[in-house]
Amino acid sequence: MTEEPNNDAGQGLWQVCVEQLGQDLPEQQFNTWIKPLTATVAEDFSKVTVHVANRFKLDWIRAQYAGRISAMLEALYGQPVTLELALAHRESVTRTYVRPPSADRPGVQETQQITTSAAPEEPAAPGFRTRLNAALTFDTLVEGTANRMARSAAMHVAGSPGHLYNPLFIYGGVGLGKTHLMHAVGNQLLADKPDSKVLYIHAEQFVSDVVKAYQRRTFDEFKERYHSLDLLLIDDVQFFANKDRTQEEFFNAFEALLAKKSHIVMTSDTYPKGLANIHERLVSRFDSGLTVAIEPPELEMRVAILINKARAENADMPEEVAFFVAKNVRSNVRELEGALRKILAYSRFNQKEVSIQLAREALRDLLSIQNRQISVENIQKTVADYYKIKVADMYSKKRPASIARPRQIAMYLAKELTQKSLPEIGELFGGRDHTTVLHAVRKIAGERQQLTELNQQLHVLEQTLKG
Ligand SMILES: Nc1ncnc2c1ncn2[C@@H]1O[C@H](COP(=O)(O)OP(=O)(O)OP(=O)(O)O)[C@@H](O)[C@H]1O
Repeated sequence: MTEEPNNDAGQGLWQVCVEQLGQDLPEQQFNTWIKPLTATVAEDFSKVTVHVANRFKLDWIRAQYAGRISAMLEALYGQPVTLELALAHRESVTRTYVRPPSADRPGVQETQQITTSAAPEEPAAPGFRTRLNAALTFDTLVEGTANRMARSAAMHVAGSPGHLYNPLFIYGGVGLGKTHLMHAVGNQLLADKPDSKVLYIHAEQFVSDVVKAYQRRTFDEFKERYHSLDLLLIDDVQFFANKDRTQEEFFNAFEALLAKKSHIVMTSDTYPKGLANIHERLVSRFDSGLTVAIEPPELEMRVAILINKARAENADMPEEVAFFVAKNVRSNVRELEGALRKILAYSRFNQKEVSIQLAREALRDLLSIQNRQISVENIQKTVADYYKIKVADMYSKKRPASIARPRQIAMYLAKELTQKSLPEIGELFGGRDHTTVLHAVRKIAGERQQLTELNQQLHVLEQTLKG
């Protein structure tokens, strides 16, 4: 297949696609994002490569418009068209995007392929170490409901630092991608503006730098180093607890950086007001920009992460196996990566293809622990205790909201935390139809995204059940 930049018919297809999008989208969005795009079209129209000016725009177009562009091309051409997004000047990042599945096209899966990935250039300032890990970029971070808001805010910061969301405070449990997101901001900024002074530092290292500056009386150098940054990325600020001198120095750095419109991104295991033993004036500074949570990844996101990570290792992970693993490893992405490593090592060692049976064998220790712990009965009892209703109400036909809602919550948790099918769950809830269970699962999953209180209750229940 060859691509012809001047292929007239191909350019015609692209032009019509752009015009149609111009009619569908608000004018400002169209002018900002779609109009400046150029494209090359394969001779047989099977692939359209859209050229985007920089990585920030590329990520944004992929997140916001790729599905729409792809669908439009397909509608115009009458057959699936592979859409590829590429950087206009540096041919370093290429992503392939196939239209996501929809009700009318259930067979088509979303695939995102990173064909090559760019290592951002080191900054121009000689001798300046960013401590960034070039592999942790927006491209390698799978997006899902759990991290959508944090990711979008982080992309915004990377695209125009020093403006909105300053400081950006990202919090969440272990292994959920906070550090990854932070590196992605730094890498993106350096890719766009290589002269920027960016520093990633773990809070413990910052403490150690303060101690050294104290011992060696080198506070001027310390200040020069930290106060001159364009972007400070500081990880796990809960480690500042009880470290008064560090907190004072951080406060000074914080004020200096904000005054010169440099950006600060922080992570922590809890939200600012939940931080213990940190001075109130610092806590209120932490909370003065945008505070955003990363939640544990939902099932589909866990599946996408597994498939992407397997692909990055040139391994094949069939979707059914990814679902099996994702259903069993739910807590965080680091554990998911651990499970994947075990499966791939097991597969290579035994020279067997990755299958559900192989995954079951590779993860047998992990699975036996989980299977012992979580059963539908266990979920029913835990939820009933939590909402102070009788366990028998889980099977009863009673409908008052005070009973029906906990029952729906228990059904949702049964679907999320066990391997049981919808009909099996229905059976265990007093012989209910599987459509009743499906309704409950969808309802609670949807409300969980909207209602903070419900989300917190579900977290508590999940933690209790996982022991
Ligand atoms: N959405 C995601 N897509 C792809 N990989 C992810 C995603 N989220 C996390 N990871 C990967 O999971 C691992 C753990 O993530 P990370 O270290 O960023 O977590 P964290 O929230 O900072 O955890 P901790 O609080 O323990 O430091 C990393 O290898 C990271 O690349």
